[in-house]
Amino acid sequence: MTTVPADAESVTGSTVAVVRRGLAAIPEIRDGLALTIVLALLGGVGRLAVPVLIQQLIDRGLSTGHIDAGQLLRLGALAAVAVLGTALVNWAGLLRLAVASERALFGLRVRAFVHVHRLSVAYHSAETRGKLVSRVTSDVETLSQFLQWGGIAWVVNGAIMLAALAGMAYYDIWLTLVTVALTVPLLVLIRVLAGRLGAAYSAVRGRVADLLTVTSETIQGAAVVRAYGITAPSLRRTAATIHRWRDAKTRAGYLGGVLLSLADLFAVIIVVGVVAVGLAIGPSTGHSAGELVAFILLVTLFLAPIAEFTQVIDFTQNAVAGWRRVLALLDIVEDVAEPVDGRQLPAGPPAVVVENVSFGYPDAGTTLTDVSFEVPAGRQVVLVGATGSGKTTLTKLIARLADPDRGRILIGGVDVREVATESLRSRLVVVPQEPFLFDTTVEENVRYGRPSATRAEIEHAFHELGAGAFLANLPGGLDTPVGQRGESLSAGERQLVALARAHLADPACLILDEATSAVDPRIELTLVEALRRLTAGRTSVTVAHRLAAAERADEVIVLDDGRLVERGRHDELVAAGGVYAGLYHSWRRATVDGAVA
Ligand SMILES: Nc1ncnc2c1ncn2[C@@H]1O[C@H](COP(=O)(O)OP(=O)(O)OP(=O)(O)O)[C@@H](O)[C@H]1O
Repeated sequence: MTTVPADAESVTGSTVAVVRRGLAAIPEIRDGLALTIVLALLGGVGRLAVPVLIQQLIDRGLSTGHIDAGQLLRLGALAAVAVLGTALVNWAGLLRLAVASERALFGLRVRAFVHVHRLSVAYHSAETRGKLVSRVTSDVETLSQFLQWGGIAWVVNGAIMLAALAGMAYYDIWLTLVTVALTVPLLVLIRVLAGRLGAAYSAVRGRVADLLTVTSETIQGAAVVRAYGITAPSLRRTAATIHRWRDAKTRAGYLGGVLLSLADLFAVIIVVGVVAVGLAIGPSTGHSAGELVAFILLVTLFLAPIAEFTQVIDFTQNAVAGWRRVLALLDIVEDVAEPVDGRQLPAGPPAVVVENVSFGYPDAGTTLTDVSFEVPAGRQVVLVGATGSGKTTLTKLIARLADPDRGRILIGGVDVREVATESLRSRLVVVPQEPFLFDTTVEENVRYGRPSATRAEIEHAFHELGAGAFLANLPGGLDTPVGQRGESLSAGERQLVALARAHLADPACLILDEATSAVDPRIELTLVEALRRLTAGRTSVTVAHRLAAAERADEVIVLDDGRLVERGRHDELVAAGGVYAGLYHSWRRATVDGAVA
């Protein structure tokens, strides 16, 4: 794999180089390609047969002074067979191409999707999400027309042009040279315009990605947009992105149109030129009427692929622009690589050791600096610190959603980089700050924790966490739909569903990022109890925003600006009067004391 910077949006290189790499990335397209090319070439040869048959028809059937009906019928029947056969062969070739290209696109989409999932969280910033979506969807779609016809058209049209040239040369070498001389300026123009069209399509792909990013962000943030009354600026931003996309598309459309019209115009000029030269040379050429008609038909056959090429260039440049972006995505080196012969985590709750860990997001400063601490097996440690101090980032490193730049993390005595992903994911579960719920029922959302779980086991998970009453109060119980991203539930209810999901997975080690959002007191009590039961007997690292969790923890780790500044039990840290004591007192004032006052 070529290493490119993580933010490179398109691979560079000539069109031919990109097409070659692109085709290598979709091996499915090669299945039966030889037969498809043979069928397409047969279709091309069929087209050549028609001018020759017409020449024979004129010279043998019509020009001999009397009409030879039998000859006419035989030649007519042959022409009909040639036309029908050509149509059938073309249909079979196109069908094979359509099936192969859909299979190839499916394969490419899946590979791109899997690759996106293997990239570390460092790459999954909100800004890149729309761009990643556009690569897996619309960028891949640009290949469709190229694969279904455009790619093979280069081979078939090239063959038709060569065959037509050979036929023309057979009838008259000088008129053939005239045709070629008149065609050269058109080919030069096409080459220049094709380069510009390529750049125009690359711009279109970039604007499509911007558009997807802005629209998905605006739709997801609709509530914020309305709440702050910023509909107009938000609309202006979306409209500006749409305008840029429209301008880029218009330019590509304009260039494509110029290319197509030029080919049509030149086709007329070339035919007129050939006829004019033919007339100027006069009857001295000694050609029969049929031969002259066949020659003109061959000239049009020679020119038709050029007109088609202009369209094929359109497909090709569009596909190359998409390919550049999809290949750039596949080129991003998986920084969280699956280890070769990955190790299994030992049985039972593991100890977690964070050893001299430093980390920074791409294009951002250092987020964590030389952090070290350990969580003994089966103990509960709480991470505390001001907002932006690096707590969530540290939990992502423990869960190996990204790897540290320096230092290492050991789980059960094994460096997480050496643990088989499947073992890590089955033994360690992360409950993020904003748990993600899918647009389905409570039951199905919890089942993500263990896909084989029965309905009774899912219900049991709620009861074991002390959330049976919560479940009973849901309008449809386990069948309650949660809405998109779980929006039909309150923040606290979403967290309870996420905790039940984690409990069902039955991990030995838990990483919990407490939600920052306030929840109503009844749910708060259920949540605190569920958390207590969930972490009991398991090794856990909890990011605590509400310091009640810190009061109960075996140890509190305090981060400040990415550094570990204090550690110890809650009482000791409060008594020490340092950073933690400051955080704790201000939390007390804002919550417990505030509520009492
Ligand atoms: N994907 C990202 N790309 C770049 N910088 C990031 C990314 N995620 C977090 N950061 C930055 O890293 C720093 C630490 O963020 P982190 O979310 O780990 O802090 P935190 O202590 O968990 O904050 P909070 O209490 O608000 O959740 C912040 O300055 C943040 O802006």
